[in-house]
Amino acid sequence: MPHAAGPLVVGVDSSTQSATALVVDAGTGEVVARGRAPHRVSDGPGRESDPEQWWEALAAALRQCGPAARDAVAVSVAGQQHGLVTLDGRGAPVRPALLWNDVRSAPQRDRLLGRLGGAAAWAERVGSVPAPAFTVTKWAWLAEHEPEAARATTGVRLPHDFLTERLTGRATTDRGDVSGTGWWATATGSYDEEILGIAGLDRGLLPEVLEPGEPAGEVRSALPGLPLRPGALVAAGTGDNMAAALGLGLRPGRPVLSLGTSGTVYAVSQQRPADPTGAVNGFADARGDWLPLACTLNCTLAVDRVAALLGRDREAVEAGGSVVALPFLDGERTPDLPDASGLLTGLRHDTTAGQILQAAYDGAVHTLMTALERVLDADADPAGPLLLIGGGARGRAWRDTVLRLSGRPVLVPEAQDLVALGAAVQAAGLLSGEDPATVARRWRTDRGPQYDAVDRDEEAVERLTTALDRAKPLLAPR
Ligand SMILES: Nc1ncnc2c1ncn2[C@@H]1O[C@H](COP(=O)(O)OP(=O)(O)O)[C@@H](O)[C@H]1O
Ligand SMILES: O=C(CO)[C@@H](O)[C@H](O)COP(=O)(O)O
Repeated sequence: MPHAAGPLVVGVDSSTQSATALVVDAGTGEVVARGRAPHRVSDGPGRESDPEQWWEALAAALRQCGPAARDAVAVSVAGQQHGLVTLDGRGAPVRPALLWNDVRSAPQRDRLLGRLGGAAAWAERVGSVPAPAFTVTKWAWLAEHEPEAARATTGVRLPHDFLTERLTGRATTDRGDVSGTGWWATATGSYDEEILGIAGLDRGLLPEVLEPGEPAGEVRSALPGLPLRPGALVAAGTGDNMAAALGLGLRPGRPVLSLGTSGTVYAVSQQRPADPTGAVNGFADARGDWLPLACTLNCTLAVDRVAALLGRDREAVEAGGSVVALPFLDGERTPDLPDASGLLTGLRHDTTAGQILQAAYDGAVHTLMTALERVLDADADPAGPLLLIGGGARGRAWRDTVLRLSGRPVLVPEAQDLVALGAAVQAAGLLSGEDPATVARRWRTDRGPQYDAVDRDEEAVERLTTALDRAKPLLAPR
């Protein structure tokens, strides 16, 4: 282990596919140890994951960090947003968690929209028109399909709340992650009793919402198999996208594109978002500002699936041709087409497999680029670099596609695991009393190669826009 200049902190990313733990020198931002352990997500009609598995993966990732984890004096857990974790009186999951990318609650979402006066009323109140990703729609689905599970539930948590509570013994959440539930009003900064009433959820089942900079508690003693020091400070944690924003020390108006299981585009804003079209989710960030964000369900996994179907390496793309792929294998959230499936159009005799694969990348990136125009507020620099993060940022085909369809320069931070790093930033800020943005900028986490802008491929953008418009009746069967 290198000699550390400052105290050590731990940052955790409990994402859709895995848990990543980093032990970081709070003085310099140097990552002194890293561990990663996978999670399982169900396939079939829904997307579920056992929260006990997240806890085991967290412990396994920490064990991989070796003795450094036990030396850490502060810890923070960031997690995939929106997931519905239902707990019984002993703190055990009543059933597997319903994840953000489970679209079964689309009919419940439609009914909830009507009960509060429509999309615009939701946007004005909670900052977002809830997608079927939002926790409130999942609770409504559970109450309707598994009423006995809903009745057995005495605690409702988000993924990062669940893990943080296991560490501290205290039921807490933060303003960033809670802003993706649908039952926390960004207009008032509090739980919305009317929405809770409509959803049939008792306020007493929910955790306390911590203010930015407030601690969640301390690591409890007697956590067998967990190599963390009892008494280490535990920060509030937050949702994964909010954590990446912390990790980058993101300044308002700087756009981020994250390519992971989900594709997300976002920027910090100082104005509270409320987009009545539903394209932009008006989340709170973890520092007291806002994080307008658009999210797609089909990103790296969908493109990797197309590559596997074609029997090609994910980098084996070919330019040219007129094929268009709308890779909505999981249904889609942006655009709002929960019942959609994948669509291929424009095939010709001379279309190659590499062109079909390139079309899948184009389809995944195009929806994010269209959403980016709505995410950025009037103050944002329209020509500034896009920060490219997430597992896909390591792929050349992803990077080239983003350059070609955005027309912007692209900066790929050298720092990897920006969600876990953002959690570490939060833990370090809690320890020193600094603003997390100051910590991240001291750590210089946004350093990395910048790729020059190329002319936007207007022909491809036009083909995709037209195909999407024409295909909507086919993709929205309800
Ligand atoms: N070298 C690479 N090139 C392209 N894609 C990659 C590379 N390494 C990982 N990925 C993609 O990154 C994805 C995981 O990204 P990640 O941001 O860790 O996801 P999540 O946070 O949703 O669990 C995988 O699905 C894989 O397709
Ligand atoms: O639903 C959203 C954002 O609103 C997703 O971004 C989830 O937070 C999952 O993130 P990853 O596991 O793909 O990082």
